[in-house]
Amino acid sequence: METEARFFPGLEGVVAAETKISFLDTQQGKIIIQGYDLIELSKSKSYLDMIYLLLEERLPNINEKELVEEMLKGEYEIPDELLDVFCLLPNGTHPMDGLRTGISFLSGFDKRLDNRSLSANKSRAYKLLGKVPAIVANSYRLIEKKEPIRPLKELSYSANFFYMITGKKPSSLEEQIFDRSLVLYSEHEMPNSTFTARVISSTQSDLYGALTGAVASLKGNLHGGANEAVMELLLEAGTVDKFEELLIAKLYKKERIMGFGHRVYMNKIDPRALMMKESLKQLCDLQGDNRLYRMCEAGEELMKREKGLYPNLDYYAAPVYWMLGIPISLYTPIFFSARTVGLCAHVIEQHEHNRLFRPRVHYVGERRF
Ligand SMILES: CC(=O)SCCNC(=O)CCNC(=O)[C@H](O)C(C)(C)COP(=O)(O)OP(=O)(O)OC[C@H]1O[C@@H](n2cnc3c(N)ncnc32)[C@H](O)[C@@H]1OP(=O)(O)O
Ligand SMILES: O=C([O-])CC(=O)C(=O)O
Repeated sequence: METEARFFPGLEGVVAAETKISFLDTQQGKIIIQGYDLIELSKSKSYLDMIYLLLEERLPNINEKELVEEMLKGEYEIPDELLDVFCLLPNGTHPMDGLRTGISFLSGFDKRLDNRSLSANKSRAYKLLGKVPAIVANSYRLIEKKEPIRPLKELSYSANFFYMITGKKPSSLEEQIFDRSLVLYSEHEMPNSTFTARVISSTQSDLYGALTGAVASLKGNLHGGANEAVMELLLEAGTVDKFEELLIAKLYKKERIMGFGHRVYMNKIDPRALMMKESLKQLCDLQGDNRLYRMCEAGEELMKREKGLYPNLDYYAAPVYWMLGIPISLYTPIFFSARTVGLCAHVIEQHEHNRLFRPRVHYVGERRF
């Protein structure tokens, strides 16, 4: 009889790829991106720097950064046919499904789809990064039967993204905080969505297909969908006391609390969450209303005390997006948009050093022979 390899449920602890892109160094408490500490990057670099770093494998100088921004601006518009498709989506379609449809639809406009060379893949990554804000904003708007919105090229990449999803130009603090959230979400080693994208690209399938699969993965509330669920929970409670009551009741019923826990840093705080917590404090202080901050802190304390669980990035990104006036159903699409660059980097790396993913199973069925 064939001997079976060991089975690790959920592939916990299994190393699935060799990569130069990123690594969660849990011993040092660092998220390493292309050799840099993500938290340090988020203090001094912008999302445009992250795009360059993840696609070109080094930080840009000022000229290179300007060139990339110009290139992205040249790709801001999406085809009219795609706007027509968004109009056909039934009312109530989740914007993540609109985004999934949008990315999938773009493949038909790529005349070099079979070309998986490094330069062809990089060029489609930049194109996609240029278009993602318009796909997110306009799929949302057209599903809601609102008029489409056009990009404002005089704004920075992040400010334009913010403008397209809120209809308002951000203040410089709002732009800085939104941009920081994109930096923090940009790349995170091998989460389910990245694994999905790499598995799909390992069949030599294309970037659009890999990212379409990744959107579906990220939508689930054990992954990116958690940020929307966190905000619903905070709103349902409304006060510190009710939030604590709600969390206790859910724990009693053995329900999972969204925004807490993480496969890799289960017993420690996600360092990215601390950065967003700081941004939440800034926004609350500015608006003279600390209710959300106090609720989040109380929830954090309660979960540490009751379950030994700590917040992940989604827990603090959600109230930050709320304070920035962003519609809740766009929180996960924003996470995906920020992650687009990390995903593209992984698809490129997979295509450059490919071996088909094809694991085995631990068979627990019968043998009827
Ligand atoms: C940016 C991101 O995408 S981060 C992830 C966002 N997702 C969430 O916030 C959803 C809530 N969190 C969770 O469901 C989990 O912590 C996950 C899915 C992120 C990681 O889960 P896993 O690594 O598979 O751990 P697993 O599900 O085995 O949990 C281990 C134990 O901790 C408990 N646990 C883990 N997270 C939570 C939580 N958020 N609330 C309550 N209990 C939890 C589980 O119930 C389980 O308890 P048990 O051993 O008594 O059954
Ligand atoms: O790493 C994970 O499993 C999930 C996560 O935090 C992310 O994708 O940012």
